[in-house]
Amino acid sequence: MSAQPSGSGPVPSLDLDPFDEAFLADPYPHHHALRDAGPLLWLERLQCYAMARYDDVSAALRDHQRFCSGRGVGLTDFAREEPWRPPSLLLEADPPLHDRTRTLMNRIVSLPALRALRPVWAERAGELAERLVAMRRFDAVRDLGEVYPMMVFPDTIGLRREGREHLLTYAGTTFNAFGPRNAVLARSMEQAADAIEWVAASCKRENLSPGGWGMAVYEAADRGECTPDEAERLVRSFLSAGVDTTVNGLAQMMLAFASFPGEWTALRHRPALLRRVLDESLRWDGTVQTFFRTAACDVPVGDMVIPEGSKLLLFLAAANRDPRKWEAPDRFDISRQTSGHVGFGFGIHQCLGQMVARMEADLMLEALLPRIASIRLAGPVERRINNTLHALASVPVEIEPA
Ligand SMILES: O=C(O)c1ccc(-n2ccnc2)cc1
Repeated sequence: MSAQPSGSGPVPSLDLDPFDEAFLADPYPHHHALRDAGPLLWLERLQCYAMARYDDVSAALRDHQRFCSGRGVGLTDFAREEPWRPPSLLLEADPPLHDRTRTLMNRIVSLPALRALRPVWAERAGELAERLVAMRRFDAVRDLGEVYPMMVFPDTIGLRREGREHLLTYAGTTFNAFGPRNAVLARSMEQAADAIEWVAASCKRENLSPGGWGMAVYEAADRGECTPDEAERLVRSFLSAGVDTTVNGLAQMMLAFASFPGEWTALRHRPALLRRVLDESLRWDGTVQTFFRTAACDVPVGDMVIPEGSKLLLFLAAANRDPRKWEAPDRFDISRQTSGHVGFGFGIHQCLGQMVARMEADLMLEALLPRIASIRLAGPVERRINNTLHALASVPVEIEPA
């Protein structure tokens, strides 16, 4: 466990538990105390360090050598405890291994690959938009967030058809596992046992269709760019990373518009702003709220020192609302300059799937915008508690057709 090192100036210690279910349900009021306590904090309950200000969080994300990922990006230090699953060769890897696997995956999740998918993804978005507008009232989670990604992503990976519903159950477990071994994690693991099994089997070569991104990883293995075992784990990364993020990212984006109806009107007047909407939505309320790093050496922060082996919790969502960086940070404003936000991370681990997420959001917005004059909340928002994600269970909305 990390302890206050000798030779370090005093580190402000806070008693709050950021994985407490009330905190997870509504983290933003707590972020003020985290940011105002200073550039570096000690969380007594978790026995780890923390950063919540934009400048410190973005600098730590960029500093992959001193703040490494290979010892896990959750509370568990892989140098001290067994991971719950073989570590990710992307998210939980450092250079040089990470360079090889990230290069391999970048070649698959490439702009030309996305351009080739756009017409089919656009057609699906149009079909769904027609249905949603005809409904007048729908749930941005159950009828949109949990539907559109499932219309396009499993086919893109080349997954077998039967059992795909397991992807939604499995999705949250990876993100819960980054937190402490609390009740949230225990519940999630219990509910996901079958889904974990289905996902593991689905990553095997014999269960992947030719032409999909999953098979493309095995073809990279055939070319010697990775081993077959690494290929299986890299395919698992697609399934761990590519579902709950977009499910909640799309639903959160609709919640943002329902919470700030004037922004939908603004978008209808200036459709060119469409390509920034997802980024502003993720800045305003990040799907991924936090990540850990591990100090690979003693790291000075001002007159304080983070001792080697310490876990550091980075509050991405707090950084994205830091008034030291953002004007009126609590406002969802689609005309805002969002560049630099850390909703997709920063540095070498910046989100591999960000163009996938942006394309899903852009295509849904392009399909909905001409058909909908206004959106408003039509009932209470229900959250789905997760150790890492600010996830949603229900966002009832009512639309006025254009
Ligand atoms: O390789 C994996 O298992 C994995 C990789 C990335 C994510 N991720 C985190 C935030 N957006 C995506 C989750 C899991």
